[in-house]
Amino acid sequence: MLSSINPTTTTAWQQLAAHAAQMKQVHMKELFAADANRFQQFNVTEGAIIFDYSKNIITGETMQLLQQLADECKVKEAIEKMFGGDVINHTEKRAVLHTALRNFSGKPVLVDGKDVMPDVQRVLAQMKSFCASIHSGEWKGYTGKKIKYIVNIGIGGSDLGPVMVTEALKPYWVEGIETYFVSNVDGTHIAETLKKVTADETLFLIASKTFTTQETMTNAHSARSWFLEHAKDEAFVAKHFAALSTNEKEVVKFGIDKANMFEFWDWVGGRYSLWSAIGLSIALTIGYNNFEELLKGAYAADEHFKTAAFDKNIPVIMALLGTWYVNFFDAKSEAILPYDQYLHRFAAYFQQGNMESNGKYVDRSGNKVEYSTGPIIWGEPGTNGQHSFYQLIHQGTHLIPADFIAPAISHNSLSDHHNKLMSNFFAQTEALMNGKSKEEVIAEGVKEELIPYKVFEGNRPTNSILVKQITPFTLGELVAFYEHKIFVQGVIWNIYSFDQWGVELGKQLANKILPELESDAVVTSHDASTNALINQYKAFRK
Ligand SMILES: O=P(O)(O)OC[C@H]1O[C@H](O)[C@H](O)[C@@H](O)[C@@H]1O
Repeated sequence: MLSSINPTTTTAWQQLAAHAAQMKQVHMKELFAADANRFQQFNVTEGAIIFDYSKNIITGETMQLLQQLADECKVKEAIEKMFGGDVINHTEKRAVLHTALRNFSGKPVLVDGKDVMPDVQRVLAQMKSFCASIHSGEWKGYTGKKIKYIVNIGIGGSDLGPVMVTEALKPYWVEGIETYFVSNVDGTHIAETLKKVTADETLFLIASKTFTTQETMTNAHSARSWFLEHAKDEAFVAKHFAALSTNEKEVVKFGIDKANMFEFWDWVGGRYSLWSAIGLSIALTIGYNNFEELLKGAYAADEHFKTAAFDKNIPVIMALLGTWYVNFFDAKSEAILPYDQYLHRFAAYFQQGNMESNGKYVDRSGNKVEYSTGPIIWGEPGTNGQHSFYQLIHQGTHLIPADFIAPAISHNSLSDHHNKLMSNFFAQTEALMNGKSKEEVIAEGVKEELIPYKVFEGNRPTNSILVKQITPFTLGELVAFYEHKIFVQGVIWNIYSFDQWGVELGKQLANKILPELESDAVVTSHDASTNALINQYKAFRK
């Protein structure tokens, strides 16, 4: 269990508040001018990843106070508790051990005194041999053909991670395999997907930790009916459906053979589950060895997170910088801006990662917090964002700390595309930091009345994450860094990052409304707005 410490009661918080008042008078441009070694002081290089955080509104004192905050909030102890299998997901009474899924140390990981590693390794071996039989063609569909299409049916954590990773690693796709993801209960999603595949060459992966999620079960039943329309024989389901779940009872009830179930456990949170059996779609798409590389990258990040001192610890620094802006500069959001088209779902993935983990107002003592917690996460790949929302980042009234992520080596070395892309990557953080002064605008000969519009204040904070190349290993590291950032922030904000009670109310009400939509009776059980909307909906459909 994690202790409950209100961060605002720490000495560091009080000092940071006073320090922030001073730092609001400082421009980063002056900090760079005053210190030629600023980059050296504020970057961490870990393998093929450079994390440059020098373009932040910070000094050595800021970082030292933020680290003190982490100490006073017992971040070190919390890290040990998480890796040690402590029940830190208190409201669900669960350990939080996605790190065990990528534990290559050879050391045991205990939950309730039992080593979970043999089970982890057993499922990994099952995934490996399954991938081999699908890829070799040994596993045949009901007409004797090889599996060509993988359709993963899942939502939230059972969808976003595999989608993000398979997109990010498209250059590694196994030849002859095409993968699709169906998540939305909107029938359009499955209907459009089924147009692209053939029943006798498709493997459906029903991915659901609970195996009760309405959207997933509805899509799974529709996929099954569609499959049987073609295959005509229930016996063929076994060759075309597999389940990725913690809930064996529900899997069997659905009609999936136990032999086709890939298990994981309640100590794997949905939004941290891409490393588990939920990653089967990834392994089938990029090959098991590449999936293992992804795990190894995450393991390297875990080791870094566990062992690096806080002033050299990438996830800890990311977390502290985020906290600095949320709590002392009133930043409401953070942008994740990958300069890599393959990373186009990276921000969407971490919307769930961050916002479902830290979008909470009740602290670990059950009280309402009186400070801000998790920010709104958003982002799109550069340079598309530049032609869309960067105006607001440069000249808007909100402070938006942004992470810029880019690979030095592209998987597609087309003429000068990559240098053009990267010139934008470098230019944007420089522009956001320096801005453009009135004097500079005047020197450009700009007409008097346009001068205010052409001035950029600058002083907009960014992190630059420059990696050599997006490989399975590097991606694994990157994702794990962000996961640990979220964890550290949750510890500091004194909230429970691994539950998600806030998603329940809407589900409950939807279950109540569904039968009302199916009956002819006029609905009167809600407020005036909801009643009117439901009744009009029914009228439209008559
Ligand atoms: O994997 P499942 O049990 O189907 O859950 C899928 C998703 O739905 C829930 O509503 C949770 O908010 C998510 O954290 C979860 O990832």
